[in-house]
Amino acid sequence: MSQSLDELQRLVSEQPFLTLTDSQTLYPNHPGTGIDMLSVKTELCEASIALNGAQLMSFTPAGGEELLWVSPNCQFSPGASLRGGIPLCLPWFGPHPSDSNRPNHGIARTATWQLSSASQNDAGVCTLVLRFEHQADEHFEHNFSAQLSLILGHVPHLTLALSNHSADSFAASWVMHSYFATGDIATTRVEGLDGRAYSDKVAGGKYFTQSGPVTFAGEVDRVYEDIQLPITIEGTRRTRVEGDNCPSVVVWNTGSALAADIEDIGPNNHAGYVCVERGACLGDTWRLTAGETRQATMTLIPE
Ligand SMILES: O=P(O)(O)OC[C@H]1O[C@H](O)[C@H](O)[C@@H](O)[C@@H]1O
Repeated sequence: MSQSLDELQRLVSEQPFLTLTDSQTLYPNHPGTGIDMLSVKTELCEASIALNGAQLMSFTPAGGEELLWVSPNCQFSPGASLRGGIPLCLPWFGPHPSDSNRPNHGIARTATWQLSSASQNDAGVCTLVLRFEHQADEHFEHNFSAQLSLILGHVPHLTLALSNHSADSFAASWVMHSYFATGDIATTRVEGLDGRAYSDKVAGGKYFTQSGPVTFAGEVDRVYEDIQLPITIEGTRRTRVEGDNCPSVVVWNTGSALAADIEDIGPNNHAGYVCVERGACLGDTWRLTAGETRQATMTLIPE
């Protein structure tokens, strides 16, 4: 059941740090018919969140720089996949495992999530809890819910909980698909994966071994499994990407040729972002038994 505007406005109006706004106000030059957004302003950070997909679109720590990238061609329309910020891909990552007609990256990133609570503690850290409920249908045959807790202080923590509300177990692969702003992809490196095996999606999923940092001379689309240590992005700035219960790491940049072919990226715009995603996919895919809830947290730390 979707949330009424009255209920949303009531929750927002109770919190001085929170405003209900829209994409046309926050992103006036972007295409699209406009969507509802939440805006957070505290003494520790500023952030914006799209209810479409429960997507953290921007996060700036007080006195710091914007951490996330939003494509200048991101299409802000209801039900769109928003190109930037942190889309949530679930309950499957990438193409559906057995039916290519189903949407890439699952059903949650294009759905409208509900704000279920908003609060702020004495230290100024605020928490927004967003929920998505799914009743079994032709797109996904199991009842489940997803809950995202955005804990926004000097750094953002994202805790995702998936609950199986059906009578059978099911496989769920997922990622928090972060688009980081990086000054120039050509000089960006991703550290922490040296010596690890990866599935190279550019080479049809074949496995190779990472040697040194990941660098970006063209299209890069790699999945690393069973990664327990933090990953660091070294670009014009340094950002640590920590995961708790997020064993998979996906590293993605289109490179120049593919960027030009993707309408909501566009020529040369690949240079401004790197995706370093944390989650559980391929061999790390979760199996949720009937009634089970599992959760995972990703934390982004500008250094
Ligand atoms: O274009 P999208 O459906 O948003 O997917 C964008 C990208 O997401 C991930 O990083 C995948 O590994 C890529 O293969 C995919 O191209």
